[in-house]
Amino acid sequence: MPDPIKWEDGSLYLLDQRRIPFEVEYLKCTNYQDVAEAIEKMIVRGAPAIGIAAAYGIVLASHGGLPMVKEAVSRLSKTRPTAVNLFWALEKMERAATDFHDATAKDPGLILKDHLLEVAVDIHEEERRIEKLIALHGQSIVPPNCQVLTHCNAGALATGGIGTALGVIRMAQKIGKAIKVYCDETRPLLQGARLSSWELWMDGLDVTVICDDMAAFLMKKGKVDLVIVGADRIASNGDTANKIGTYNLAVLCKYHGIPFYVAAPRSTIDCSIKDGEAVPIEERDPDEVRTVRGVKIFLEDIPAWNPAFDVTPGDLISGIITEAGILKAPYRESIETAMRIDVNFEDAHWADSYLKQGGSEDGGI
Ligand SMILES: CSC[C@@H](O)[C@@H](O)C(=O)COP(=O)(O)O
Repeated sequence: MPDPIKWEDGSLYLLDQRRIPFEVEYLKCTNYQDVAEAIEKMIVRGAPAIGIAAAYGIVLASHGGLPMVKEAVSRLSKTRPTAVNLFWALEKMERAATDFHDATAKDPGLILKDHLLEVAVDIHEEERRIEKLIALHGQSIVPPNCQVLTHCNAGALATGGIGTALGVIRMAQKIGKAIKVYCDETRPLLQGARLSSWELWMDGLDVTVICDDMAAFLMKKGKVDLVIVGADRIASNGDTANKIGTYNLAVLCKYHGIPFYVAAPRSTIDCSIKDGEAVPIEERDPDEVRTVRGVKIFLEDIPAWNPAFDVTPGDLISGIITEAGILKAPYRESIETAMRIDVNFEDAHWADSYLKQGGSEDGGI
């Protein structure tokens, strides 16, 4: 599985996710403007991955000292509004640069760069460890024989680790559960059909792609025991913004009595907002709806609407799987408690041993 984000010889390399699965190509970013454009064009995408890429983008601005770091933070924070991980990572990087600047009294250049690179690598490495814990915690909700439906791509491509929702699924397979995965295609940009199915297929999972409008019938046929999705921003009451179409699935799950889980790191939780109404929902170019992989499917003169995310109310969510455990309703309380927990990363070693079983050196990821 190619790494979606690589730092090599002072440059950032981003796997161009628009071309996956047909071409595997990297874009080289040498300045923060390149990174900002890559996030906007969704060359890199997925909430944690956007945050990690932005952190490296700040490293690329460090040669200009604190003023350029601030300029980069401002530019990168205007790229995509919904995933809170972006703002979380930028805040961390800006604070690191400011503290460093205060401590070394105006000493820009290489040394600041080394310091910021360490912070960005830490963000990246910590995300990997967090996802292993999410995968372990998630096992308690995956039955031994499980037909699971997922939406969009909350996998390795979206995170730089093993993935959140797909991390739980991968781990289930590694510990010997019989897993059958359905991926919603996820119009308009087809992250489910192009990215999730590719990742899981390469890992040897039993995976089937369905069109978004087939989910209800699949559930009615008894072919879905569980739905797991990722998240872009979770409000303090558990309302969850994720890829457009997630809300549809949650409503369908309620009707069919199927558990609906969200898997996400705590960096996706935005305690500053009381509910989902406050989540800024990105609206993208209507041409993404008018076309499929560049081919027009209806007349340009006809209007199209393209909200990239929707919000699933917390009361439709069976649980939120985080590195601090599975949070249950009432979410205000469970989220508040989870945010205070000091997580023991030693447990991530258990995940390593499972992930290595039957896989390659890196656990098949
Ligand atoms: C672990 S990634 C979680 C979410 O970011 C993912 O489900 C999603 O909605 C991605 O949207 P995208 O528009 O492809 O960046």
